[in-house]
Amino acid sequence: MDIESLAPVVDSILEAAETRGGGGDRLSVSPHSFPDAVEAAAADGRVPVIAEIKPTSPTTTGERTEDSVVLAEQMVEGGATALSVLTEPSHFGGSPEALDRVREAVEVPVLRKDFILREEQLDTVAADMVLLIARFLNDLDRMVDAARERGFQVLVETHTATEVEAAIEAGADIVGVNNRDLTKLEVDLETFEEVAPTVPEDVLLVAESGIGSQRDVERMQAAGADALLVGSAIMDGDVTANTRRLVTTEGHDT
Ligand SMILES: O=P(O)(O)OC[C@@H](O)[C@@H](O)c1c[nH]c2ccccc12
Repeated sequence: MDIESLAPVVDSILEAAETRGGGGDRLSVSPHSFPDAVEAAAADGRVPVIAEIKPTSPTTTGERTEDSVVLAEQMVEGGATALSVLTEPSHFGGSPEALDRVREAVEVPVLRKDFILREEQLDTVAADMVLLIARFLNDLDRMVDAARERGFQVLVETHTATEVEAAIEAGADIVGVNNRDLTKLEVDLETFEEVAPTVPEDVLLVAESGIGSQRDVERMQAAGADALLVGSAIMDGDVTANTRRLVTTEGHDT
């Protein structure tokens, strides 16, 4: 992997990720279907939003200290289609235990958000879906297979057309385009607009990062997003109200 040009904090995240071990036994999960949840949301007029529990991050100040289960329930109340739970402990305040408890508490699919680099790290905690970041995985094909063998649905995160190609070659059917550039940590919604057209129609396409307003939501949907992954704009303030605002775009229908 090319880590030469990454922002220093991303180097540090990867170093920490390299030293983390895996779980014990190989997991076998029976996931709640993410594609079905997206379809159900769209059918009842909700924008399909994956709301992210991210207690802190290198690009935000402050930390949410409420229990993750409380936050999760507020997100579901606000209409979230799925949840994303950070399990990265050293830079995002996440924990595998938080994910475990959230998954017990809600019916919606739960994504494990982490920097997974090796197969054994898939066994740390069960989830309905795992994130695999194309940029960090030379053996993306094998990791996608390894995740599926355990029953996980896989969201492959990309940032460029080349990474989308690698994701499709690896058999990905759920692809995220991250608007955040990991070399500068800057967010630009144009990234999604540029990369989305390279994603085949039959792939479930998720716009990630930097989405804060209903206008951003509409912009991502106009560019082809089937679902949106939102962290900071939901975590910052009233979680239920923030989720509801993004899930209910005005002016779309009638
Ligand atoms: O807080 P934002 O800008 O709404 O972004 C959410 C999510 O996309 C972001 O947290 C993220 C995208 N890819 C990641 C990989 C690891 C950790 C975090 C992320």
